[in-house]
This record gives sequence, C-alpha cells and structure tokens, in this order.
Amino acid sequence: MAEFGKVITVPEALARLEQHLQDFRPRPERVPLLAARGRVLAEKVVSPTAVPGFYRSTVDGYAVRGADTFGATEDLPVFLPLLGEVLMGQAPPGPLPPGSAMAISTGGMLPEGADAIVMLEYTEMAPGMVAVLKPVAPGENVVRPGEDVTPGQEVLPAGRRLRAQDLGLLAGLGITEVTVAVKPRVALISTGDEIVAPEQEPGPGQVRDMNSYTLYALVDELGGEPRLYGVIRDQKEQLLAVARQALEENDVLIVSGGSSVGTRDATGEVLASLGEPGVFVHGISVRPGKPTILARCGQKLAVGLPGHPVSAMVTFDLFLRPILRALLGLPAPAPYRDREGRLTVTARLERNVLSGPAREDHVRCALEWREGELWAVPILGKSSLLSTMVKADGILRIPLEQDGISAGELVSIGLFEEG
Ligand SMILES: Nc1nc2c(c(=O)[nH]1)N[C@H]1C(S)=C(S)[C@@H](COP(=O)(O)OP(=O)(O)OC[C@H]3O[C@@H](n4cnc5c(N)ncnc54)[C@H](O)[C@@H]3O)O[C@H]1N2
Ligand code: MOO
Repeated sequence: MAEFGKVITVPEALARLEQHLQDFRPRPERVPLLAARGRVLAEKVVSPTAVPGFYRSTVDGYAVRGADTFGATEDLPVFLPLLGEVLMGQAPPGPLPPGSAMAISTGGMLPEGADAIVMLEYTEMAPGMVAVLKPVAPGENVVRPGEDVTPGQEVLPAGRRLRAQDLGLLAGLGITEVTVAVKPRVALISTGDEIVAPEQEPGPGQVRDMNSYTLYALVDELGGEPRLYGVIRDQKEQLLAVARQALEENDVLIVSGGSSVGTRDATGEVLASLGEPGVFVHGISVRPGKPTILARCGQKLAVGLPGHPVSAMVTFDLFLRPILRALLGLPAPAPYRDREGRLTVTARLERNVLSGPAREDHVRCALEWREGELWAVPILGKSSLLSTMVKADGILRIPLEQDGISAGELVSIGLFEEG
C-alpha cells in the first residue's frame, strides 16, 4: 500500500527546510528607484552626502542671531534692520551682520551669522525694520546640515523590503538606482485529471483550477515572480516532463494536487525523480496540509502542496514564505508578525476550538468588532471549501502541544492583508 514518508511535525519540517535554505542566497540586480517599491535590498545603502546640505529654516520669518532677540516682548519689541531676503533655491545675498534680520521662507538657506528664525507671527513690520515681539533661542526653527542624514551613514540595511519613505529618502540622497534581490521565479503546476482551466465549462466530475490563481497571487504578493505551467494530468511521465522543464526555468517549483497517497497521486514520485538530494519531507502533522512534500534538486526547490484549495494556501504560507524569504534575503519576521511572517492582531476567541494531539492546526478566523472588542470567529468548513478562506481575515495557529483553545481566550491572528 502506498504510504507517506514518516509524518513529522511542522517544527521538524521547518528545521529540515532551514538547513537547505542555508545554501540559498539572493541574486542581485539593479533597478530604477521607481521600480523598487516592495523589492528587497541586496546590499546596504550608505549615504554619499548630508541631508540637508546646509542650515535650513523650518518656518517663514526672519533669520536672526538668537542673542539679538533676547528680552523682546510685545510691549517692548526688539527692532532689527531688515537686510534683504533669502530667495528659495539660492544662496543668501550675503552674511547677516550682528543686530540685523533677513527675510526667509520655509526651507530657505540661512545666511552666515544667523542661528535662528523668528516666525512671521511674532514680528511686525516697521519701515526698513522688523519688530521682534518674542525672543528665539539659537537653533530654533533651524535644521542643521546632516540632521536628517549624515554622509557615510547606513540609511537602509540589506534585506530591507523597500517602502514609500525609503524611496523618498534614497531620492533625497541622489540615489536613483538600487541593488535588489532578483525576484525568485516560482513555477506553478496544477495537477489532477479532474481539473480544467477556469475558461472551460466543467464536465461531470470536473472542477475549475483555483490553486494556480491563489498561488500565483501569493507568490506575487510576497515579491516572487510567478509563472504558470497550466494544468497537467495526474500521470507520472507527463508530469515529470513538465516539472523538469519548470524547474530548469525557475528557482522553485510548486505542484499542487496529487501529493497524497492515492493511486493517481503522482506528485511524490515525480518530485523524488527530479534529482538529488530529493524529497526531504513527505507528510506533516498539520491540519490542513498533511500530504505536503518538500524536495530539493541541486540549487532548486520543489514543493508538492495538497490539492484542496485551503490546504494549498495554508501550506504555501508555512513553507513557501520561508523559501521566498531566504531567496530574497529577508531577515526573520519581526516579533509583531507570526512565524509565517503575517502581521498579527490580538482578538478574543468566540468559541472553543479543538486540535488533535501531536498536531498543529491552522484555523481560519473572521474578525468582528463587537462592543469595543475584537473577536476571532472560527470559520468552520472542510479544506476543500475555498469560500471559508474568502470569509476569513486571518489564521489562528494552534501549536503542537495544545489540544485546543477555549472560548474567551485572547489569541493572536495572523492577518491575510496588511492594509
Ligand atoms: N487515503 C487518504 N486520502 C487522503 C488523505 C490521506 O491521508 N489518506 N489525505 C487527504 C488530505 S488531508 C488532503 S489535503 C488531500 C490532498 O490530496 P492531494 O494533494 O493528492 O490532492 P488531490 O487528490 O489531487 O486533490 C484534492 C482535492 O483538491 C482538488 N483540487 C486539486 N487541485 C485543485 C486545483 N488546482 N483547483 C481546485 N481544486 C483542486 C481536487 O479536485 C480534490 O478534490 O488528500 C486527502 N485524501
Ligand atoms: O491535510 Mo488536508 O490538507 O486536511 O485537507
């Protein structure tokens, strides 16, 4: 009788995967800054320059020496002769002599000698003079050269997924191209004699391919480059031929379906035939996702995900997230994320959930706001029902050592969406 390899725990499967991932590194490529959002830096960025490059005003008003304004009040203003104006984007017309003022706008360059700006609101105009109604301390309303960034400062570490503010800062440093990790290419094969393309009208016993689409979107979301290889019949030779080609052309191969032990389940054999060292996990004590297969062929990885659409998604998160993280050079997830790397929220569990002994469970949950409190509502349903994932907002993980969680307990939910 066909059997799984020895069923192992999720932590054990992840540990075996981690061992292999030690040998994988991101490949660098240069991309223009505007194409870099969401990409992962392959090397740190060190600032070649100071930002700002000069003393800048943060307000509209008058550049002064702070000491010249000491003692100014509304009743007894300090009068300072007005010596011209600093124009935006230009050097000041000259230095500021002691006991005088120069008009300046927000962002303007301070004249030499000035060390503070009096805000327009605390002044009054007199002929050829500025009446200062309130003193300013030296340094007030001024940004120093290098106060944002100093030359030689590491502004972004390698492994950083670039965000909007990162792009803006890089632009401010004059950096218009960055070295990022090449998007890992991930081939997707759906297998099953009953699976037809979504464009097709399913005949009796047939269903449309969902997994290619969920997995494509997940790879894309995480910064990989998904590539569809279509629906292949559950037949070893044919599947092997396409799998070989897909692995050749990509970094990672995902085959969904055919991972279990039925007579028509060819994925295990196919992944085992791809090359050395071969399959290192087949069968994991997790629900959903038990029949998952992990294999390595040289510097490529091949993963067999269970065909049930929910199981394929859950096991993608379990194993493809760490794989993509390694190939992208991302660090371990931050503490406010779950093991899979999803952002988490704390919510109160709405009802008891059970988990089998020595098994990790991933429970789909919807989040509901009730009377000022966030509740996690388990969405029950078989792993063949993808609508349960559509209704859910995230996943509650029940670890191996727990038999379940009682209603009313606070739980951490890994969110599907980040915003
Ligand atoms: N005797 C046993 N039978 C099964 C076991 C077991 O341990 N012993 N495990 C069950 C579990 S758990 C799962 S999960 C499934 C996984 O099986 P496979 O990976 O071999 O997947 P398939 O049999 O090919 O498909 C399962 C199910 O999902 C549908 N499917 C497959 N691909 C797609 C797709 N691209 N889009 C939409 N739906 C898809 C397929 O039609 C099947 O209904 O095995 C259990 N059986
Ligand atoms: O392990 Mo299966 O993935 O429960 O549906």
